[in-house]
Amino acid sequence: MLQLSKSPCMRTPATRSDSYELCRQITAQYAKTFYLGTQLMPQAKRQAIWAIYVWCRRTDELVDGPMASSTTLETLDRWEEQLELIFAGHPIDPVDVALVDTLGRFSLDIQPFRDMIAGQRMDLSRNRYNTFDDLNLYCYRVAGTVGLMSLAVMGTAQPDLSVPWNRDQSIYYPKEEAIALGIANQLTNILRDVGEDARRGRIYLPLDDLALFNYTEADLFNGIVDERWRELMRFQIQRARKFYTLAEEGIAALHPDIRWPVWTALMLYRQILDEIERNEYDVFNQRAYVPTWKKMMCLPVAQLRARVL
Ligand SMILES: CC(C)=CCC/C(C)=C/CC/C(C)=C/CC/C(C)=C/[C@@H]1[C@@H](COP(=O)(O)OP(=O)(O)O)[C@]1(C)CC/C=C(\C)CC/C=C(\C)CCC=C(C)C
Ligand SMILES: Nc1ncnc2c1ncn2[C@@H]1O[C@H](COP(=O)(O)OP(=O)(O)OP(=O)(O)O)[C@@H](O)[C@H]1O
Ligand SMILES: [Mn+2]
Repeated sequence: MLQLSKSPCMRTPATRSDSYELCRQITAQYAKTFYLGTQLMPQAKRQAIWAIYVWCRRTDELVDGPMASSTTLETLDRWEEQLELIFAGHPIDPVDVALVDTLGRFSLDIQPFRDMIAGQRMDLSRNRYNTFDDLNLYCYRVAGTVGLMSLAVMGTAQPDLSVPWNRDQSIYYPKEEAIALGIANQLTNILRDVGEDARRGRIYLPLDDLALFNYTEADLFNGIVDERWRELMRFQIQRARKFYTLAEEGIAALHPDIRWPVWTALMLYRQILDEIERNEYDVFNQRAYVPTWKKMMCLPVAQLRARVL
């Protein structure tokens, strides 16, 4: 269902509502955390996020999914051409119909979509990052971009124009904070999946950081969990939390009807870091996940934060 169509001319007869339904089902199946967040959104925004989710997921699957071994830079060029067609109003695959509709309803810029494809090109051509700057660029491309796309759909708060001193105030657009949440999520994802990525020969943790804690690539491939590793992980977790804190500061600038879902998504994803700590940083033999009862406990807390913060 998530694969590319064979021919770029294969126009599709899917209706808008069928296409959105397909996007809803795919989101529900692939991303429990984000799907829960979207269920708290008003209908139009929720549907748009599903359409965007599916495009992002398909982009990611090109280099991360079951067909990844046949993906080349040329595949990504074709994917970018399909993206240009979508932005020109020409859907190719059934799920593109919903995205074309979404582009008509919200003012989305094509650049973050292109940037995400550039992130997948990085994934194809390298499996190490020397510095945090290198990794940060990768994280912006594959996840900060999701923040920008989501922000365009979610919208910002409107100043109360009945109050005279608000009249010439411009609306704050929390772009940096939206990118920060994407990066925080991606860093979390990287920490959770260290073992899985190592089995594919990939190390996302900056090599500079490994050296700082005297931990070698060989240690990582052997899944060594000792004090050097725990110190390294504490350092990485602290860095990810700083991005969550920056993101939190942007939520009050968002449209009120979207603050609860964003708080929820932020809290649920950040809790994966707490679970890694509970597992004493063993990300090699255990997958850190947030149990459903803890996810549910977040809902009222997130709602309260959305109201008062
Ligand atoms: C509730 C809500 C608004 C959700 C956004 C949903 C959305 C459009 C998600 C797209 C995710 C996606 C498939 C991205 C492709 C690249 C990728 C895989 C990135 C990683 C996601 C993790 O997904 P998962 O846990 O399923 O990973 P596995 O594949 O299973 O390993 C990422 C970690 C990136 C996720 C980034 C975001 C959801 C951005 C969040 C930012 C905002 C919603 C902006 C909020 C605004 C302010 C001001 C704070
Ligand atoms: N609670 C769990 N218990 C056991 N395995 C799990 C659990 N949660 C996830 N997994 C395994 O990990 C895979 C992907 O997990 P992941 O946490 O990314 O879930 P997800 O559905 O993508 O939701 P999320 O949006 O939280 O990432 C699942 O398909 C499943 O095989
Ligand atoms: Mn997942």
